[in-house]
Amino acid sequence: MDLVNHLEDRLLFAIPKKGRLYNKCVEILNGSDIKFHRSQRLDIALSTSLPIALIFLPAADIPMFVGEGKCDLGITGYDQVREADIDVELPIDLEFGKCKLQVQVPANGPYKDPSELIGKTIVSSFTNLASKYFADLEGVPVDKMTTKIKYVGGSVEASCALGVADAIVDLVESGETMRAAGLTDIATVLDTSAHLIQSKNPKSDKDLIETIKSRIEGVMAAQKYVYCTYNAPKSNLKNLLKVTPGRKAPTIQNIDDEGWVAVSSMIERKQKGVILDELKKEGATDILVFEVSNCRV
Ligand SMILES: Nc1ncnc2c1ncn2[C@@H]1O[C@H](COP(=O)(O)OP(=O)(O)OP(=O)(O)O)[C@@H](O)[C@H]1O
Ligand SMILES: O=P(O)(O)OC[C@H]1O[C@H](OP(=O)(O)OP(=O)(O)O)[C@H](O)[C@@H]1O
Repeated sequence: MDLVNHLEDRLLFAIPKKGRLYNKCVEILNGSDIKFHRSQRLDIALSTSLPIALIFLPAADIPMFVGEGKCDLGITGYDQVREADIDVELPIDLEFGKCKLQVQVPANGPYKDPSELIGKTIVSSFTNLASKYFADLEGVPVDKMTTKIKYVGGSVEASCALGVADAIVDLVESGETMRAAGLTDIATVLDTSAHLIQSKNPKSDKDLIETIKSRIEGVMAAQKYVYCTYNAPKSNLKNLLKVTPGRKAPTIQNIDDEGWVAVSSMIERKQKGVILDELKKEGATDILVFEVSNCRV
């Protein structure tokens, strides 16, 4: 099928074609019931469940496609949006792809503070952000700065050992890559995570855009919360409800036992252990926790 001729009347949604963000993006699309089949080597996939075409692009190019209104929605790193310096809406922080863009120097070298790198050579894949950072440090516009910023497309961490850089500006998550390369951070330029980005002038139906956003928010909530139910003695209900106040309010139901009620409430997944300990301590019984496979919030 000639996919390119089937894009009319579809919302174009840009997704990273590979790399660190790809798998999580596919999880979000699946969770949002945006069904698609991506043929091998093809960078366009038509959704079979909604009038959407997924366009698989390099993460770095997505801000441009969305910023120029070629795609109405996209997913990419906040770092890529800032590097591209393009004006887009950032409606949802997707809270994955979390890392920091940092100034890294040889751990056994002379530099302890970024100001000591003024006039030196910095290598980065993020030359715009690095230039702005060092121009600010020098207190001059980018075209007047003395620090030299050189571009490399990957394996930035090798630049110092190879003698092409005094320092680098690169992404750090666990810090393992930099430690292995004998580097250490001396400053953070930017904190980043993946975001849903939206064109300032979307061409598609507003309702469809809102549907997609609400589904993605539902996926995020389903990942963030689990559903907890328990039996509570009426005598200590007040204290138990303090432990599980719910997103809006907990649901309380009568059960066939005078002194007890059943309580259900969404609780944060990462608080689950502490909350269950507390419920038990406060006299709750039959405490059950369920996964939320999907929701609308
Ligand atoms: N170590 C990391 N941990 C978490 N998120 C990261 C990490 N590295 C990159 N990212 C995020 O993923 C985005 C894409 O990075 P990635 O390295 O996957 O790029 P890519 O487009 O696949 O390029 P390439 O694979 O050619 O280097 C980055 O802009 C950043 O937002
Ligand atoms: O702090 P860490 O958890 O070790 O992650 C940081 C590394 O991840 C990214 O590179 P990636 O592996 O995506 O490959 P690249 O060097 O080709 O960009 C980044 O550029 C670092 O090299």
